[in-house]
Amino acid sequence: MAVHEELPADADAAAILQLHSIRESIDNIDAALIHLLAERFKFTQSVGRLKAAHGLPAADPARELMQIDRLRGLAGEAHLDPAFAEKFLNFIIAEVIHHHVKIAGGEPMDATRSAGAAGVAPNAAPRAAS
Ligand SMILES: O=C(O)C(=O)C[C@]1(C(=O)O)C=C[C@@H](O)C=C1
Repeated sequence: MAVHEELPADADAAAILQLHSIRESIDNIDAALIHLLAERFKFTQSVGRLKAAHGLPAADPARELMQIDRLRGLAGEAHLDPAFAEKFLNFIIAEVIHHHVKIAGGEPMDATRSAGAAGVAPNAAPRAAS
């Protein structure tokens, strides 16, 4: 799919060069995020198989609360909005729980549950922090 940039023809050449250079770093970071997520999902698939084999529940809300607390702290230190970090983690965990339930051969979870990741629809796009 060939998609072309939409930049004004009369844009400052130095600014465009700088934009391209910054975008290279953004692209590298996006690629790293995809690889990190792929690795995380490999591990959580193992957890899902382990849980299914031993009849353990797909979701562990206490573990989720600890992760949220930890990641909110890390986010604050890194000057990232802790609320966004929490939403992002909940979005990922909701997808993981969805996988766990599928591995265990169960029905999809009730996405209307309000607490933690179980209340996040796994296939909905996360909203950016405002
Ligand atoms: O640690 C677990 O028990 C997992 O299943 C992994 C994980 C996660 O993605 O971090 C997912 C679901 C649980 O509710 C808690 C954590």
